Amino acid sequence: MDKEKIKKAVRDILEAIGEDPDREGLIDTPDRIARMYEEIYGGINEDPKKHLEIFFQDEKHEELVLVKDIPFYSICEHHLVPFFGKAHVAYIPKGGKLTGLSKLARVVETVARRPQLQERITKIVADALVDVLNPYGVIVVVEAEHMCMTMRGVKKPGSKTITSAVRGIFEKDVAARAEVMSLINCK
Ligand SMILES: Nc1nc2c(ncn2[C@@H]2O[C@H](COP(=O)(O)OP(=O)(O)OP(=O)(O)O)[C@@H](O)[C@H]2O)c(=O)[nH]1
Ligand SMILES: [Zn+2]
Repeated sequence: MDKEKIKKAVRDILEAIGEDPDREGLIDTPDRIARMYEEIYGGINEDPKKHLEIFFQDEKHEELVLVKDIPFYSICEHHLVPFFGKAHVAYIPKGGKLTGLSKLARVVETVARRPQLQERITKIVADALVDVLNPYGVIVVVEAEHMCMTMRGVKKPGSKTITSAVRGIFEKDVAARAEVMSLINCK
């Protein structure tokens, strides 16, 4: 990441909105933002699939695995303000291709740390699991609140957007899909 370019751009924006970038409270802001961007945009050149390469082939578990309530923070690509919420990732492993539970959360994190659309996060996470683990099925559900809909624009605080991506057997097996959805919804 080009930190010097970010610092200059932030300084330019502060000036453009009529602020004094040299006043005490703002003098270090360009540098702070450059460091923050390395963190919150750290997923831009990362392949989320890399997290899934660790399998536990010995376990012959071919039943549902669901990690739910994975918190995430992302940045809306239209307004560059945060949207955040929870992701739920479920899959049915095939041929013993189990991945570490934390790796599912790592996939979500990598994909979220980019200027994003909620739909795209949902799709990329689901497709990463399909590509690497080749499971019987995958369901990814993402629920989020978008600051661009709460602090500005239409101003609807509390509204939630829910997106889902369904792959493999869950596409046809309505009962299996409903079971996962009810597990996601049970508190
Ligand atoms: N589909 C989708 N839309 C999003 C997401 N994040 C933000 N948006 C929407 O992107 C749209 C951008 O619309 P524009 O009309 O170009 O921008 P705008 O004039 O700021 O729109 P308003 O937010 O309605 O004031 C808005 O409707 C946002 O709510 C997302 O993750 N997925
Ligand atoms: Zn937005």
